[in-house]
Amino acid sequence: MFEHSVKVPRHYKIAANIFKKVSTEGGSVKSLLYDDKLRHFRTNVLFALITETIKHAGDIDKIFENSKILENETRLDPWLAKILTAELLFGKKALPGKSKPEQTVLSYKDQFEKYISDHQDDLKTEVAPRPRYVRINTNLLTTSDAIRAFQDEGYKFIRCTSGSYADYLEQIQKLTEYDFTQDYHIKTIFVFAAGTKLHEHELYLENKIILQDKATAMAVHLLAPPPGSVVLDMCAAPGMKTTQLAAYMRNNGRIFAVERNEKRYQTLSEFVVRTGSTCVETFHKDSLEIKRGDMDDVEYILLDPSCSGSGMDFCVHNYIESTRLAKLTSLQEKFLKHAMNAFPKVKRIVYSTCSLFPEENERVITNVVKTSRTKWRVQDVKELLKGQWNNVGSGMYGSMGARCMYAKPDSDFTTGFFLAVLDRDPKDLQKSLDGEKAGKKEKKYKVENGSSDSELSSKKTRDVGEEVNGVQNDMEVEETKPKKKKKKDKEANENTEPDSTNVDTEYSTETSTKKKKKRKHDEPQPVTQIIEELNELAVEDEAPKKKKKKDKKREEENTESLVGNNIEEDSEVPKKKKKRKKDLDKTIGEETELTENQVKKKKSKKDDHELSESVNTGDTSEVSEAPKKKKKKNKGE
Ligand SMILES: C[S@@+](CC[C@H](N)C(=O)[O-])C[C@H]1O[C@@H](n2cnc3c(N)ncnc32)[C@H](O)[C@@H]1O
Repeated sequence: MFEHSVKVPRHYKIAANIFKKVSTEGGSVKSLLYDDKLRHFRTNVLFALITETIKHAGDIDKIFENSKILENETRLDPWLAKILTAELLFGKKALPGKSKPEQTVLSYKDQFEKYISDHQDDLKTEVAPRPRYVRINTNLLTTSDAIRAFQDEGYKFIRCTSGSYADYLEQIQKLTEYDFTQDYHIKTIFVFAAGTKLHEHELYLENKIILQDKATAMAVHLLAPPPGSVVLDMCAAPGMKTTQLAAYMRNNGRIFAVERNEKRYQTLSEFVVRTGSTCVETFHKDSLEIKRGDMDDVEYILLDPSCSGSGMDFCVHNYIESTRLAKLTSLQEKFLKHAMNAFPKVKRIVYSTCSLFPEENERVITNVVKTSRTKWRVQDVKELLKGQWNNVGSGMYGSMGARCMYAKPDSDFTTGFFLAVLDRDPKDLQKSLDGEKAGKKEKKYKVENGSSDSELSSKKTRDVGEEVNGVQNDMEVEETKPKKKKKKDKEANENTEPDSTNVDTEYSTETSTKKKKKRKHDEPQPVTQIIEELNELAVEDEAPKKKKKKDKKREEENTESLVGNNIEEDSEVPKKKKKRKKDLDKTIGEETELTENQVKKKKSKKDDHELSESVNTGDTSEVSEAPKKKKKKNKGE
């Protein structure tokens, strides 16, 4: 019997609120959990409960539909009911309290269980757990040193990247505890078996390894700014991709990392320092307010705007309120327009979201590219990845969508992610650059010839005004060009640009591939070429010249090719390695008493880890649990 005075345990109420918020408004469970007001709660328990509910949300819907619980119990809050049901059926398998909602859900227990046993085949099979992805922060650690460090701990390095992407995907599913490999596309990303716990690893605490999902890392991989570039990260916090960019460019060049939210800006700034990302300059401001003249040298833009997050946290977002979706997409379009039009030298933009809703993805791309005054080509990502990718966008908003890529939890074993690569039409870029030069020359001419300040400032004001309206008008800039210069430019263009096709809104690359020509300085370097060069460098890292004989032997012992081998057959190896790890632990244990304490500590923190492991949200989550804080926590303990 329930008692009127008994309240629903508070953690169930909070879990229900967060579950509702994530489901209807978007955002990630972790970011809502780390909300200041909730800091005093055991976030690990809440996180487990919410993710468990999300994981089984589809099943719970069916169970509810069948039992008609929500129709019968009109006063029962549906979000709370789902949390309680998840706890009852898939979590602790009990509800401790005597509150009315708990007792109501309990009264349906038999019906629920009967439905489950009758419909086992219909109920959703769980998505395979994702591997643990680790990005090596090559600003602080080479990939070869990282491989050696893990091997020294008893992990076995397995090569499985020489076949196709499909082979690789098959093989990473077979990784067992203490195996690791390099990612197929990004050699500075290592892949460990799902559930590998690295939150307390020394390299993680030292920011030498970053726990970042592979899919999110593809944005930087495909933006591919060569070292020395000027890059703008328009929505930067917590800084996963910013710091990846810095490592990618070998800290050579300039990265402007802009973040509007103050708290997140602080996280970003700290993360940038801790990761040794010295070429990054952080800005606490609204990206949409960056005006022409502020960052004119920007050549590459990473645009990873706020989104519904429907690719994260399993698949909670079966739906989203249409008003919220409309707001999000309108902002996303605004961002993209701004990126395309406010930076005269920009030649490549990567637009990405961790959403699986085409409205935030293919539709944004199609709408903006089609109506943009500057001319852009949506690159075929599958082609850039030489066919070694599975999921592409849909054609529901036009052919551009199919050139974008999706990463999907069930087939790529990553977080859900969308990405589009946009390259500026070289002619359009040249026109913009000429306009810039001419503008500068004219200003200089006017100053030298005593033209009044007000004339100059009125020109400036016009530019700014245009940008505030979201679109910067290149044609007007061109009008300021002296006529003679125009003719000269035309001749120059004719000499340097055989690609004189009639470009429509979306320019054609067909001709540019047919008439293969020497790449001009201002054109973006082909992504594939840059990726190959950088991957070669990463591979070179693996083979340091002064390789000690001992190291070599050890590496041979711990390295095995998976291609053509069935790793399951290698049943002895994990055992051996586990023993090695045990021996290693023993040695450390003999050396210091502290280790024993640490072991206890680890045990007590088990919950914590399981939480972090159960969802790899890639971006925000792993930074918000900043290693710095962890260190502090460790000290406190
Ligand atoms: C999806 S997150 C970015 C994740 C980040 N790229 C990473 O890899 O760690 C979007 C970020 O954009 C920020 N943001 C939203 N609107 C902004 C604006 N107008 N200007 C700058 N930052 C903005 C949000 O506060 C949020 O931190």
